[in-house]
Amino acid sequence: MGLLIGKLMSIFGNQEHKVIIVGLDNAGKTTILYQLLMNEVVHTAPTIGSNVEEIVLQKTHFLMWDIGGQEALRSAWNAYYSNTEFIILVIDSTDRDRLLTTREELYRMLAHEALRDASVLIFANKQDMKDSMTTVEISQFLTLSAIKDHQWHIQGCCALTGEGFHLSKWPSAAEGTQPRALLYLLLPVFLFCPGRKKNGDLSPESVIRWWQVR
Ligand SMILES: Nc1nc2c(ncn2[C@@H]2O[C@H](COP(=O)(O)OP(=O)(O)OP(=O)(O)O)[C@@H](O)[C@H]2O)c(=O)[nH]1
Ligand SMILES: [Mg+2]
Repeated sequence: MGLLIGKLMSIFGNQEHKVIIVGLDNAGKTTILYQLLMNEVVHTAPTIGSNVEEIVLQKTHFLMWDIGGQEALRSAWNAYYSNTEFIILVIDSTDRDRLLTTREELYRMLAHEALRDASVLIFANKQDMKDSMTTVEISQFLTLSAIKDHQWHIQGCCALTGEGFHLSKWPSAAEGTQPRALLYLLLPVFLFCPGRKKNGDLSPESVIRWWQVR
């Protein structure tokens, strides 16, 4: 029965896409998770362990794991890696002192076998703060252009306002897309991509490729 349901789900594109949200403590991961899900700013406390939420949209399921980023918790991140399609790395763009630590964590993750096929979306969060680093600065510090074995993209954002998550600013993104994909455009950027595999499933590569050309 379970197999049959699984088969039917795959036929109708009803597969679950696993997303992990990682980054140092205080980066804004939990704030982002609930901003994405509810379009609201929630009061957060440091995450011990993880939060998990599911979004179901037009038969497409996204399981999003927000993982605590405190130093003592980082060694446990790898327990969440299996079957991950997207890594969302959240950076506090004002946290210059710990960007080196973020870089170390990023490259440690990318070297992990279980994340070999995962794509990386980097949210340079807290862009509302005056002293925030730009995406260009962060990109250079993290030497993102040297990453050849994973699809990646960096996006500035503000989790308090939702700026950087939504596609309303990119109306042209809707042009030439299929009706179902058009619906994706109403949701956070990484969830909504016109490119889909023939089986109706979202392809991480196509999401990133599409995102990169915007
Ligand atoms: N100014 C500003 N503050 C933000 C933004 N995003 C999150 N914050 C604040 O940053 C603090 C930490 O946010 P969290 O979402 O709890 O951080 P976290 O990454 O989940 O932290 P851990 O759970 O400890 O790993 C909170 O006070 C948030 O309100 C933002 O875009 N701008
Ligand atoms: Mg948290």
